[in-house]
Amino acid sequence: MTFQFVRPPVADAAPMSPSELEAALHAIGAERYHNLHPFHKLLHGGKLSKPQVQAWALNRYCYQAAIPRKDHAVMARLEDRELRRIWLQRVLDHDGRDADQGGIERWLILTDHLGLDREYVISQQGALPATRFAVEAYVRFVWDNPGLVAISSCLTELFAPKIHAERISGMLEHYDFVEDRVMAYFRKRLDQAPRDVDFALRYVLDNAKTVEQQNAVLNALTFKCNVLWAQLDALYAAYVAPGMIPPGAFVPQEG
Ligand SMILES: O=C(O)c1cc(C(=O)O)c2c(n1)C(=O)C(=O)c1cc(C(=O)O)[nH]c1-2
Repeated sequence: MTFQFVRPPVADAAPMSPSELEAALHAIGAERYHNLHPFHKLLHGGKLSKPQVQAWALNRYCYQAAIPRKDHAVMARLEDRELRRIWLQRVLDHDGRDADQGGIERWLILTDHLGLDREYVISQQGALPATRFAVEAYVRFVWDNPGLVAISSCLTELFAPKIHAERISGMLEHYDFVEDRVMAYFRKRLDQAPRDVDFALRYVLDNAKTVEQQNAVLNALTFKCNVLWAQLDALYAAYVAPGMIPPGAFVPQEG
């Protein structure tokens, strides 16, 4: 049983062509991707205090930590050995291999620089409950769905490079407590995300043939937009307005 956000399949509807399906995916992003969330506008526009940026980075760590687990779950759904070999690169990008320490380490360089204690960040103890629920829902969604749908849920990355570029320039311009070196995570994603998403999009367009499959793909992307949106709603409510910090969550210290 998975969430349904898109209209249920209509029995006699004709399947979309690949270009129509691609346009429908882009339309979901244009309406629902988290670049539209007020919290991101504050973050990129230099309107947050350092403690609010700390809260964002600390919560976002939960997402970073879950991505390779999610990608292992995707691989567990894939029967095709060649597909698993390709997908494995995503896990290595985040967990690291050999000299490359990986994306999670690059994220921790950012949280270190923001003055957060590493053990505290990694423990996720200070993260908002809603962050952890949303992130875990993503891992579960992938686990509970067929490979095609699991793969589709990463398609929010179609829209990520733009937000990463905005974030690098916006945060460097507006915050004196952010420096170029600590934005390495996002610089690396500028190359990795387009490579990953080109592959995933091609796979989805080639394999989502029936109305039911296409609806499931659109549903997966909608679900994933909600995973991202819900995390920013929680950050906004706790650290912007009305400032309702749940018990046990990170409490900003000014100064
Ligand atoms: O900063 C962002 O807004 C953002 C968004 C997303 C996304 O759209 O899911 C990802 C990332 N960053 C990211 O850095 C990343 O590694 C990533 C992996 C995935 C995925 O679903 O597999 N999404 C994202």
